[in-house]
Amino acid sequence: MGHFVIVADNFFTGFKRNVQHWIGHPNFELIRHDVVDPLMVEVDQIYHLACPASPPHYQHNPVKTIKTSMMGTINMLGLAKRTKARILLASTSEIYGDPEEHPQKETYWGHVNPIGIRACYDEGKRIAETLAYEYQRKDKVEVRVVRIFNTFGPRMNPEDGRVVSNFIVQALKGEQLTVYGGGKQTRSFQYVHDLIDGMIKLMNSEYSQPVNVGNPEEYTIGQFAEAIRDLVNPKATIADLPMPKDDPQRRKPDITRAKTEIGWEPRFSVMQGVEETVEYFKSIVDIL
Ligand SMILES: O=C(O)[C@H]1O[C@H](OP(=O)(O)OP(=O)(O)OC[C@H]2O[C@@H](n3ccc(=O)[nH]c3=O)[C@H](O)[C@@H]2O)[C@H](O)[C@@H](O)[C@@H]1O
Repeated sequence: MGHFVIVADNFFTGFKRNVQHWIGHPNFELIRHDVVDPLMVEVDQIYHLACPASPPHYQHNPVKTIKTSMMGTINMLGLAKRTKARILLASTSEIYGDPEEHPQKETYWGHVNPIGIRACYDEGKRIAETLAYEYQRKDKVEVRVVRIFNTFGPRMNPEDGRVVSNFIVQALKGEQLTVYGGGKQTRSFQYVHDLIDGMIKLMNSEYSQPVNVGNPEEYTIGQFAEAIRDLVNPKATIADLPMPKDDPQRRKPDITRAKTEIGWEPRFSVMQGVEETVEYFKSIVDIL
């Protein structure tokens, strides 16, 4: 017998069309559900991925973002406790804030503005990690914590608002690529397939400390805009817009722990991922 999968989503940022190819499969079930409310199901592994991740989306309703990370995580940890399931929490590089250590190791405690416009997400994910390790200490829940660094790929919402999809969609439409704040800040982007491999490996490993999963290939946002322009539409121009508040200036994962503890490292280069993502956005061009 294969795995039986239950997907719960409130479709705040996702779309049913992203899982359409599974609908009707005898081992697949889709529930419209918000993790802020308890979920009564029987499971043996939980991938707790809930929370809008794009800054414009999570800043749209900051209190809802906090509720999702806090109450949603309590509900999922409660479910893990009751069913004795192992739970993987999707954490984030954002828990490092605007880092003073570079590249970022899992042992770094972070540099987060607790009252800034990103705090609803950063502090939400930090309390989610705190909760996970308290349930582990006190209730013996088996937790796995993945700190995900900037991820992109096919089936992203063209309106997501994060930089990779913005630049690709803008270049395809012949619009200006919107670089914020001069583009000297850096990010390290990973292709979604690498992330998924990393999450499955971590879930099925015996390692229970947080693990960075990201691609250490680091770009300045300005360089990245030029690379996408050159690949997608050399005629597109690049605009310079203001830097959002509290925008982290450098970000790159140290992935030593992922390599040694779960035998994971990225297999895709950033540009390979970008090429496949461009093909995806071209294929949905009628809805852009
Ligand atoms: O993936 C991560 O590790 C985390 O970081 C992201 O935040 P951020 O890195 O700021 O993601 P973007 O919104 O894609 O921005 C990346 C950089 O590009 C810049 N940017 C963004 C969008 C744009 O159109 N132009 C532009 O120059 C931003 O100012 C920022 O410096 C999101 O908060 C989360 O999805 C996630 O948890």
